[in-house]
Amino acid sequence: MSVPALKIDGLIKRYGEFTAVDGISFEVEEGAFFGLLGPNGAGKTTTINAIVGLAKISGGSIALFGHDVQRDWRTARPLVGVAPQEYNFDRYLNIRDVLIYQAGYYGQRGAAVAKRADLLLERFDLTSKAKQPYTRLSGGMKRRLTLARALIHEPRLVILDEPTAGVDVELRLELWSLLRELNTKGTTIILTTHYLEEAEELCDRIGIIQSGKLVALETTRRLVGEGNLQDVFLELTRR
Ligand SMILES: Nc1ncnc2c1ncn2[C@@H]1O[C@H](COP(=O)(O)OP(=O)(O)OP(=O)(O)O)[C@@H](O)[C@H]1O
Repeated sequence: MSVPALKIDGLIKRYGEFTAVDGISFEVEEGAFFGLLGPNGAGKTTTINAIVGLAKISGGSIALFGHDVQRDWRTARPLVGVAPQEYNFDRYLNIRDVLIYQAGYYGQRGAAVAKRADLLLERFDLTSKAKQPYTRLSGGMKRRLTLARALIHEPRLVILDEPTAGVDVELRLELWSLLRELNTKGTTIILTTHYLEEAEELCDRIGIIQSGKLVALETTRRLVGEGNLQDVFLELTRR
């Protein structure tokens, strides 16, 4: 069997006395489109931050393509790209440079990176804004830039934290098709969303977190069964 893209084993994350993630374990196979769902405050973003090295792990372990994210972070970190929920772009850089600087964090520089930045800007329909700072972009453009930045260093796994929050129907459909295309070409995707129809539409497997614990881990088809994801979700996450 091949090494999973992500293997989380007994992950615990505490903030002081408070346990935000309480012993979560799951795996995501390479090539999968995985949905990480849960109500507000369940621990999704905390889990993502632990995977990408933004939050120090209190217990358990995380491996990306077989590389432990703590012991072997130099190898593990470039394997993942994250599109965070909140915008954290440098407002003094134009968006082309945002992409180029991001690649620099992974030691990638030069003409190849500039070319990749231009290709991503084109693919996400941002070429006409290349020389503008992100503050001059519309909400939908900022979402697309978030995705482009997550992809600039060509990670094998991309994690998207609510990529379609606050975008209109048309852009949502456009982002869905971009994500599907990315996945079809071989990138493993992990998505968090509060739009259950989005998870049902895109994800082949779903994990549901409630109060820092995993309460479901199933293929989307089996989880939904004859019913609908909203009913299943509400049943599993009732407080
Ligand atoms: N830096 C921090 N310090 C203390 N508590 C934190 C910190 N970050 C998150 N928490 C707490 O951890 C819990 C999980 O938060 P997290 O952001 O992971 O939830 P989430 O599932 O991503 O929620 P949402 O869907 O609202 O984004 C919450 O109770 C939150 O208040």
